[in-house]
Amino acid sequence: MENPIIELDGLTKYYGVKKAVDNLSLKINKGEIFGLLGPNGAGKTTTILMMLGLAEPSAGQAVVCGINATRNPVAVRRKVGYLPDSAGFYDNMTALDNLLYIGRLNGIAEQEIAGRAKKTMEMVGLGAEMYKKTGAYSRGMKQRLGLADLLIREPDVMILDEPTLGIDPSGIRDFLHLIRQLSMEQELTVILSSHHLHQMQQICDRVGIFVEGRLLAEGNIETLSGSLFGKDSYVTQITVREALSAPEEVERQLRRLEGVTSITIGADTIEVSCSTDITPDIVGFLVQYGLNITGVHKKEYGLDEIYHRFFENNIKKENIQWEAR
Ligand SMILES: Nc1ncnc2c1ncn2[C@@H]1O[C@H](COP(=O)(O)OP(=O)(O)OP(=O)(O)O)[C@@H](O)[C@H]1O
Repeated sequence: MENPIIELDGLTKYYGVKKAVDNLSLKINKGEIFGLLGPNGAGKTTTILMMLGLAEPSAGQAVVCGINATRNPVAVRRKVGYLPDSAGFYDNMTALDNLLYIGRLNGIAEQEIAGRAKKTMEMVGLGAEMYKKTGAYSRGMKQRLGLADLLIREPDVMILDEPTLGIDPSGIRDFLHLIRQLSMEQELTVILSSHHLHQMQQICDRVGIFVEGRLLAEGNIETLSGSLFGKDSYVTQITVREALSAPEEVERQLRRLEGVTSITIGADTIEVSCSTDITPDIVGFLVQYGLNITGVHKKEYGLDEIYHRFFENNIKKENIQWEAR
């Protein structure tokens, strides 16, 4: 259901003659986790800065929480928490003192502030480490403290620019899990920028793929793979117990099912590509045919494959089957 909290309309930004963002129109719904995905220099940070009213669009507009970000940047920043790729804290102060300081700067009432800061530290998993100096914090802990810094201000939207940069793999997993959990618990809208496909895939409801300032595509993984892989979007792999005695016959009959585009039969495997997901029909037919099925696997295209189609196989724009913006 559409319930946009962010509406970008024809957003464009030139730096001199360089077009950093090119006519970007995009809606992000309340409560969604949206990934801005693209290689270095694609225009992700510039887009974020325009959403925050920190960079002025050359054309178009960004409306965030119902506020025009360019005309009223102060009001937008009251609603939106921004975690830049490296958040700065006072190293010689404890994490809790850093957070108290931020809370005071943001006008949180003195009688409330200590309780709220401690609760926020617990929320981001730093409860046991809040009295440590931030100078002794790891990169992952600093990013958690960065989240606490946003959360204490009770934002409606969090924008995180490359938030997992420099965190080790298990730290990344925990951090992404935390973002997902916070988004659900607090009904927060989260925008993340990244060029790490795999990470985005784990957490985002939707992603937008940016290349050279343009949003080439947006959607969930299923929609994107459907658009990109077209008629072969769904691949069902089936393993059977005994080798097929009449593979040609099986193939001929499977071809009659609506949506089947190609079939590959091995000794004890059958792989069917289809334009829609007809796995139940395929399985139903094979069972009726008398085969003993030992495994059914639906292949899902990951962002990695989608990314490779875009950036490495050099797909020509005219071959892209969704509307290029
Ligand atoms: N202040 C600026 N002045 C001039 N050019 C800029 C400025 N900021 C960004 N650019 C250029 O605009 C383009 C988009 O940059 P942007 O930082 O938005 O990309 P990005 O997708 O965030 O990349 P990264 O992942 O490296 O942060 C790049 O070509 C960049 O060199």
